[in-house]
Amino acid sequence: MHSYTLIAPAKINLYLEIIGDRSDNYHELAMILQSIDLADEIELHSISTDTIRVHCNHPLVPTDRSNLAYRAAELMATEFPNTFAKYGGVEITITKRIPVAAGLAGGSTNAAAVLVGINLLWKLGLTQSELEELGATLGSDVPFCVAGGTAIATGRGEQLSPLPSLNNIYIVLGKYKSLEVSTPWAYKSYRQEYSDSYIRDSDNLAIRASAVHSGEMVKAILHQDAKEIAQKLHNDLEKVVLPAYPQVLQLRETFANAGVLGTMMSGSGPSVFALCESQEHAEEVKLQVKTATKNEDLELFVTKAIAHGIQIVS
Ligand SMILES: C[C@@](CO)(OP(=O)(O)O)[C@H](O)COP(=O)(O)OP(=O)(O)OC[C@H]1O[C@@H](n2ccc(N)nc2=O)[C@H](O)[C@@H]1O
Ligand SMILES: Nc1ncnc2c1ncn2[C@@H]1O[C@H](COP(=O)(O)OP(=O)(O)O)[C@@H](O)[C@H]1O
Repeated sequence: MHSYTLIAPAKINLYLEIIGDRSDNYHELAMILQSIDLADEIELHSISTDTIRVHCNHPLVPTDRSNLAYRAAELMATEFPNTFAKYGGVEITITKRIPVAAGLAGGSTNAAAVLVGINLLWKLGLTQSELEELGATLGSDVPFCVAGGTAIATGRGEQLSPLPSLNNIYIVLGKYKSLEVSTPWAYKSYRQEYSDSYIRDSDNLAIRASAVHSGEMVKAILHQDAKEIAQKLHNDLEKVVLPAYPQVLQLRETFANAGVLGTMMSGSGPSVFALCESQEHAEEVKLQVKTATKNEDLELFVTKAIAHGIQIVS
């Protein structure tokens, strides 16, 4: 095959706890990540010139080297130079459906799809864990995007322990189109304000400390209980993003007033998600929030938890 089409799902953070800072300028985390069925489509084509080309239908997504999908292809070309020379270049076409700079790992999941797709295109035969390892060099969330489903993520987010898949968890997601939050800014602000509470001992100590809190969410996931999961949602980055972006706080309150099971900002924001009792309930909440906000800038999606990461369509 000289071309592949892949589906690259977004993620939400059901749990995000910042445990401490690290010598590499990242933060030690305890997260629980969940893939959702809101997804981009990635097409990969072998081309005869030894170049990497990116096309995207979204005006805010770069198509040069700063695109994470481009960097994923470049990484594969550098790691496997002989194969790159044999197969020639690659053309990547991204159909964006995941809101950009939203805390939904849009760039990371595109990069993950390119790793999975090039592995097939160039017949490299890399395992999922080898692809995850390569992904970690591109960004902390890329390994999870390769694996997908439901997982505990520790370290800087790249160390994964899978959890049982969540079924029938319906979600409404809201994002102001014109609002973007920078991930480095969010972590830096948190560090400036909250580093007094950091654990600075060994990683082991840090992970043990975090388990005290994230364990409750793990239990809720094992029970497959949407209400219990909704009560245990947690995101430390809300502490810095909500005060700086009152629109995000307001959206969270609008969801809460619409009678959802629970609501939380995803990752570094600014998207906010809400857990609902059923698909019908999620549709009702979407309508209610749309009517209450009357804001054309607000994009709303009904989505659900899924059990997989990157999928190969053809
Ligand atoms: C906040 C989260 C939560 O899932 O997601 P998003 O909101 O970006 O989707 C992630 O931690 C983001 O992951 P990702 O976007 O892959 O981060 P990276 O590219 O590795 O890092 C971007 C920047 O975020 C900060 N960073 C990231 C991860 C981490 N554990 N500690 C950090 O301090 C660093 O400043 C880093 O330079
Ligand atoms: N393939 C990509 N898709 C989306 N954004 C990308 C991509 N490559 C690079 N970017 C840049 O990465 C930044 C973060 O976008 P994104 O990955 O969607 O958000 P987040 O890290 O919050 O999940 C954006 O400012 C965007 O310009």
